[in-house]
Amino acid sequence: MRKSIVAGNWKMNGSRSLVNEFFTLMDGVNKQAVEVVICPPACFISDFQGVDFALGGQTMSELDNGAHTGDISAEMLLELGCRYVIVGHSERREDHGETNDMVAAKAAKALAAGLTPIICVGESLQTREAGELESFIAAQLDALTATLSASQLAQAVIAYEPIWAIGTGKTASPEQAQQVHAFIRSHLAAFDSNAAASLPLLYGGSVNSANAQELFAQTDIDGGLIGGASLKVDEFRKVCQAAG
Ligand SMILES: O=C[C@H](O)COP(=O)(O)O
Repeated sequence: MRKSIVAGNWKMNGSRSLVNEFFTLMDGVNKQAVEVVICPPACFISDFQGVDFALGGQTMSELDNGAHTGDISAEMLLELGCRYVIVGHSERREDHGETNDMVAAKAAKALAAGLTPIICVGESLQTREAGELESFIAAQLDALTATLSASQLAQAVIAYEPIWAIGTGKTASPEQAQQVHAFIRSHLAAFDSNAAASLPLLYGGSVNSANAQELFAQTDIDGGLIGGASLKVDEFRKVCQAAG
């Protein structure tokens, strides 16, 4: 039985007063049934001390330390109380030129340090319309399997986020999302069938309280990576309840 996970990615949003609103997030959420994670901007992570959900970084360096202005290391995230870290979000790939190999290196570093990476993959509309969806995602996954061992992969989480559905209000239909999730699982099975069967696959892209239940009910969808809807505590609570 795979773990259900709902992770909220605040991106470059939020404030200390928003953090305070989230201390009631888990009221009415079944903690046994769903693992809830909040990934706020790094400067707010320590303000969440004492919450009853998990915390994650939005990115991290593949390096240990040194002269890398603005970067944050796995050890630093751990010291702030994080258990998760998002790596390879399409916004990081686009804004900061993160390549498939860099994303794989970050995932490997996170796992070695004891963080669970939520590794993002997903295609643009142009790639989908060109009929290259599967080869594009396969290349993203192949970089991971070239770097991670099967046992490392089994400890990771993968989030499928079609770029055209992020922040656009255009959600992939449950069938479209399920189809890609099944592809991801079968592609990874060629590398290691146990890891492929056990790792949680999250869907991200305009998930909200109205569409979460149907998406999360799909066979290969084990929860979500939520952007906009994770910024309102009542709305995000409903999304978490839909997974548990
Ligand atoms: O990390 C979260 C995703 O990019 C989804 O964002 P969204 O829910 O605002 O579409």
